[in-house]
Parts: sequence; structure tokens; C-alpha cells
Amino acid sequence: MTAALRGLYAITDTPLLAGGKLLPYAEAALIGGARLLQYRDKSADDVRRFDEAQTLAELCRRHGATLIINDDLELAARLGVGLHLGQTDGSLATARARLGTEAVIGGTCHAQLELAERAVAEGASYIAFGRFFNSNTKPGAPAATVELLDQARARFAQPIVAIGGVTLGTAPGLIARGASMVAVIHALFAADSATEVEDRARAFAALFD
Ligand SMILES: Cc1ncc(COP(=O)(O)OP(=O)(O)O)c(N)n1
Ligand SMILES: Cc1ncsc1CCOP(=O)(O)O
Ligand SMILES: [Mg+2]
Repeated sequence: MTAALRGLYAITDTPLLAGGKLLPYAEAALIGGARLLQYRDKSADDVRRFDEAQTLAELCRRHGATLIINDDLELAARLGVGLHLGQTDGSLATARARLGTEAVIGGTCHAQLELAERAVAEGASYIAFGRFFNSNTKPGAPAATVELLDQARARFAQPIVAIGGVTLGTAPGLIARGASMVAVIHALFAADSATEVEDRARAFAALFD
């Protein structure tokens, strides 16, 4: 069954979660209520990437969440999980054909409704806009305004993901303007303990109640 695309979308960041934090912090986010978990690792270490993604897939299964692989269609296909593609990461249509109708596949649309039109036409399960605020993780990402969310909500039936500088303070405004999910790295995972991650995830998840 297709996952319900509403709530907290946790995204891992390899440098931020170095030193053995990836798995405990990711599990804490899932226990706290993250519905999607994106494995975002920019390294070329395919063996480690496969092992970590496989473990995360099992954690997601255990917690009723969905794993999304960033950038890498082959890895997503090997594991039978979801995929997120940016504008230079390959074709959403190819990914949809390869992963099948049930897979959760998302596309980066920056701040452009036209990119969302194309993503939807190519079979995206959700459309992602942002960055909405200053981002610790990707400060150079193209900026979007919250007004864009009103326009996107009026134009698309697909779930809308808001990303970039999302915190417990900024998320409510995005959700009020129509974001179905908030995608978070720093405000979730830049934490001193897994318990702190779990508490933050629970607080993000509660914003959708
Ligand atoms: C949910 C979500 N939205 C946007 C992005 C950004 O994707 P992209 O533009 O390809 O940038 P990288 O994340 O690959 O650096 C995302 N990953 N997830
Ligand atoms: C991958 C990505 N794409 C746009 S902003 C961003 C980073 C989001 O991370 P943070 O939640 O730390 O701002
Ligand atoms: Mg990408």
C-alpha cells in the first residue's frame, strides 16, 4: 500500500551523524514518529552505503515508516525502497518505470511550479519545495517563499514537502500554508543524544495532529 505522505520527513546527513550516530539517531527519529526517512549520503563508498541503507530499510519496516534513498536509483531498486531525485539526479519517469507504481518517489522543485508540473507528469509521489529558511545543511539552495505553498496547494493534488531551515518554530507556518510534510535535517539531528532526537521528532510529528 502507498505510504501516507503526511508528517515528519527525517533526512540523514552523513557528516552530521558521523561517529556512530546514524543508526541510533535515525531509529530515534522513527520512534518519535517520522513517517519518511531519507538516507542522504554523498560519499562514493558503495559497500557502506548499501549496508547502512539496508539497515535503515529494516528499521523503517519495523517502525511502519518508508525509507527513501537520495540521488541513487540503483540503490533504491536493489533494496526495493523509495527515491528522491533533484533536478540533476536523473529522470523521475525512468525511476517510476524502474521502481513501479507503489514506490514513493519525490522530486526537488526548488521554488518553481513549472518544475512541479513536470515532476507530477513524470510520476512523482510528492513534490518538494525549498529551501524556505536559512539552511545549515545546504545554505546555497535556491530560496522559496511561503506564498509559493499557497499556489502549489491550489494547483496540485500531490503531497507537498517543505524543506530548508525547518525548525519547530518555522514548521507550523509551513504546515498552515499547505505543506503535507516537513523535511528536516539540522533541527532534528544536530542533537547531543538519541533521546533528544526522539523528543524533537515527537514534537514535529505532533504539529500534524
Ligand atoms: C525531500 C527533499 N527535498 C529536496 C531535496 C534536495 O534534493 P537535491 O536538490 O537533489 O539536493 P541533494 O539533497 O541531493 O543535495 C531532498 N534531498 N529531499
Ligand atoms: C537538501 C536540501 N535541499 C534544500 S535545503 C536542504 C537541506 C535541508 O537541511 P536543513 O533542515 O538542515 O536546513
Ligand atoms: Mg540530489
